Amino acid sequence: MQEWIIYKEFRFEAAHKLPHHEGKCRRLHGHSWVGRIYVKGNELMTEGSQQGMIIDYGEIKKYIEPLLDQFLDHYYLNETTGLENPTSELLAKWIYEQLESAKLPGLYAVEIHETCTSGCMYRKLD
Ligand SMILES: Nc1nc2c(c(=O)[nH]1)N=C([C@H](O)[C@H](O)COP(=O)(O)OP(=O)(O)OP(=O)(O)O)CN2
Ligand SMILES: [Zn+2]
Repeated sequence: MQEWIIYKEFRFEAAHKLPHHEGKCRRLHGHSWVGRIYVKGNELMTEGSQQGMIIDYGEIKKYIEPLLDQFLDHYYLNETTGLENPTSELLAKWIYEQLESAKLPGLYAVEIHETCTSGCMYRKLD
């Protein structure tokens, strides 16, 4: 057996607050978020424009762009995602489920970095 795991990175600016947090994060604040979509595959394409690939990075980008445009980039995440408490954990799960609903082939995990030093990865176990 063999497998490849590839990723496509995305970035967005957004505001949020964590209303249950005891510290500064309960206040409205913003981050330059960095995320990664991980896609897994056991075989590479053998013909066509994606020969030698799991999936073209550009194809993965097509799945995240509508989410960036409609919910993530320059938005207030508590409002646009419907998450009352948009922690990194819940936001990573929210993005994963959106990509899953859009049927991104081979979706493996979503990673979100809230700051340079903090982030999380979400994936579903088999
Ligand atoms: N498990 C989680 N913990 C925290 C989350 C979260 O989503 N999941 N979020 C926050 C805050 O939103 C905060 O913006 C980020 O926290 P933190 O990394 O503590 O930010 P700092 O700028 O203080 O980072 P330092 O590198 O320590 O200066 C809090 N916790
Ligand atoms: Zn924050």
